[in-house]
Amino acid sequence: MNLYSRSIPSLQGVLTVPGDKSISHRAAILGGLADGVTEVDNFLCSEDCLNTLRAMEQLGARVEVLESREGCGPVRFRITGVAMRPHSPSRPIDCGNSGTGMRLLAGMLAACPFDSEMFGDASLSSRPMGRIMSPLEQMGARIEARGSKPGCAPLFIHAGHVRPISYTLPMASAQVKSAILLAGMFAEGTTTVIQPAVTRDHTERLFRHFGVSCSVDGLAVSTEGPALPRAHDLTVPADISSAAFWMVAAATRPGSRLTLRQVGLNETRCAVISALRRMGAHMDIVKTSPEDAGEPYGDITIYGAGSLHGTALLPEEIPNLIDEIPILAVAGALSDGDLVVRNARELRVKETDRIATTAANLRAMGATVEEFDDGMIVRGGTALKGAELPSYGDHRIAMSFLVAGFSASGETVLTDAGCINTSYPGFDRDLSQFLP
Ligand SMILES: O=C(O)C1=C[C@@H](OP(=O)(O)O)[C@@H](O)[C@H](O)C1
Ligand SMILES: C=C(OP(=O)(O)O)C(=O)O
Repeated sequence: MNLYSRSIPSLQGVLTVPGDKSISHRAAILGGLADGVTEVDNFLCSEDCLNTLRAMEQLGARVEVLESREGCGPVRFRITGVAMRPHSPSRPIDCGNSGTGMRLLAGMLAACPFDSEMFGDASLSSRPMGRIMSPLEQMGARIEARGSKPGCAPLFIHAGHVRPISYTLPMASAQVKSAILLAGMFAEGTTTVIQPAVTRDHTERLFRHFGVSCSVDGLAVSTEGPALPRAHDLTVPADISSAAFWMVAAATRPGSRLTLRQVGLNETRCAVISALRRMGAHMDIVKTSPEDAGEPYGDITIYGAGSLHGTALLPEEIPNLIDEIPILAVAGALSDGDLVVRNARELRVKETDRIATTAANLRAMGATVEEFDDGMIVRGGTALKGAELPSYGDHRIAMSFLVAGFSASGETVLTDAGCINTSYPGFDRDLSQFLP
């Protein structure tokens, strides 16, 4: 599927982007493991999260659709959990394109008393799994990476029993942290993960929501097992990573005034807001969530005013805006300065090597980009020209460059844009409402 965009004067209106991908994965897993019935509202009905939900079904959870939204799909589910006794799956589990799905499920499966197998698409089969295998093996799990690339999926997980560990993460990864904490729920005693920097804390928040012990001491997160999560309804806020495309779109089109509703404002995910503000973007944020909401959310209004400026992303910000770097790079190219991205080597092991794919598409539109092992410098100040660009099968690359098309001369064509369904079903409809 190809999608098109072109230069537009400004963006006006109100938009509600779909539910948060990270929280939806975790809601499926914890709801599926819990004792009792959990209703999840505004679940992200994207391919990634539906795969995780289907995996939990294969493991014995009962999943019923309570509501579907037009043009999007099922968004409200009732999940009857297995009370920490997952069933042996009758066939290998398909994780599709999702690193989060595979790594988090691996943490849980490593502790289960049956063999299991997980596989994914070509992109997921080339992403590193050693980062979860190593700590899970230290906990006593036995995992084989059977992919053609060493350390890559398919993963074969032997029936196992896990013991608690204290583990220092070699990289700032919420997926690895969460895999260990999920395994820790099955282990007897205290499992601790020490992070090199603050990473998204949705697992910690959902643990508490489901009554699972979780304590945080600086960068160390601990849980006490064995745990029995208690079913508890929840509503997933809109995904700030999806909202980010429209934040940049509005901030870079003078005269825009766009409100994004009920966006997740968890501070471990909000660095895109600070970075855009440093670049000169004007935003009003009204927190609308109750004080005791597990995940804060609110409405963000972005105004397009003049030109954005360059900035350097701060090292500690990187894990908190990692998925927004491709769209921030587009903002950098449209600014009057340089966007400096360093300490972001993790970008090389996402759905694509996002340093390479972002740089290639920016260059194809006429921008200048200097690449480093751990990042890039995107030079602003050159007018972008429309081009035919590949998505490289990466949803964030596809959406970033359709937004770039709003500020480019001529037409921009994104080929192979079907990958957008990985995280943002309905993006094409939202896009078309701004196009002439
Ligand atoms: O835990 C999560 O839900 C995620 C963590 C991040 O990955 P890493 O943990 O590999 O940094 C992020 O890039 C991914 O989109 C979602
Ligand atoms: C990196 C991403 O997801 P995952 O690691 O779950 O594939 C993403 O959504 O940008």
